[in-house]
Amino acid sequence: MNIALLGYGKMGKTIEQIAIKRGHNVVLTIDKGDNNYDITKADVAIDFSIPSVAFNNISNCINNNVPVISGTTGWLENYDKAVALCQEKKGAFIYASNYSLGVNIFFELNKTLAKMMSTLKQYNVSMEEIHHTQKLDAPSGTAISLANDIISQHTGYDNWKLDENGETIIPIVAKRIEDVPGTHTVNYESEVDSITIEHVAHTRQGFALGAVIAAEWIAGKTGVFTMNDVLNIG
Ligand SMILES: NC(=O)C1=CN([C@@H]2O[C@H](COP(=O)(O)OP(=O)(O)OC[C@H]3O[C@@H](n4cnc5c(N)ncnc54)[C@H](OP(=O)(O)O)[C@@H]3O)[C@@H](O)[C@H]2O)C=CC1
Ligand SMILES: O=C(O)C1=N[C@H](C(=O)O)C[C@H](O)C1
Repeated sequence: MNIALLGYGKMGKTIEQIAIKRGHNVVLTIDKGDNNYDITKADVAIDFSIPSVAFNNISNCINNNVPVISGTTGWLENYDKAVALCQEKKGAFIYASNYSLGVNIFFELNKTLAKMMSTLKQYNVSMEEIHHTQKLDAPSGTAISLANDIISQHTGYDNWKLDENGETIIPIVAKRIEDVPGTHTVNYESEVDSITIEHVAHTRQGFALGAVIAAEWIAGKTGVFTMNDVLNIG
């Protein structure tokens, strides 16, 4: 496949290595200031850019009939608009806050645990995410997905907040430590014990491999999909 990389930073470069190893060609690499490019050279585009440009990148692909995979976080206020555009143009689009297989299994574990904990009101949930110091958004997209999944399964919570507690609020702490690829922890605390589940990414390879697998999967399809469709889980 001919792949366009929209965002050629830490993730773009890791994806390039994996895509080439899997036999694909990287025909475009786009960064800040690269405005006049022909996206139709690509069979599929993979967007790992920055929050303020992700929606434009995605729209440009959909408007030009190029399937697009986005992993950029922090732009979700425009997600519904991207879905509507994709449906109108009969395009193909996947957004995932986290493309790694491990995190997608962790998402399922988190939902199952939240459902079980819903009847045990003596436990209070809290979350922590740790990322490298260059990260632009907080909390992470993955932390937001985990919190929304808890809310969907647990009757005791209806909102999440960064650094804020409250009866029905899931508090999220975001830490920034040099070189950490991504750690997510969900903790249930009672007076007598704690239950903690955690995913630790050791490198960016897992995110990148998942994004390339999603790009391979979407070829020839039409619609708005999630990683659950790609991995056939959930
Ligand atoms: N879903 C997932 O599995 C994962 C998601 N992410 C997310 O992916 C995104 C990128 O992460 P990462 O690679 O670490 O970040 P980087 O900052 O390393 O890379 C972002 C790149 O986007 C470039 N960029 C800036 N403006 C544009 C533009 N208009 N069009 C295209 N590219 C542009 C930047 O260029 P310049 O430096 O010149 O400004 C930079 O090279 C983040 O939102 C992060 O949260 C990260 C890992 C996994
Ligand atoms: O910015 C990152 O690095 C990461 N961002 C994603 C997020 O916000 O959840 C995924 C991963 O944790 C790495």
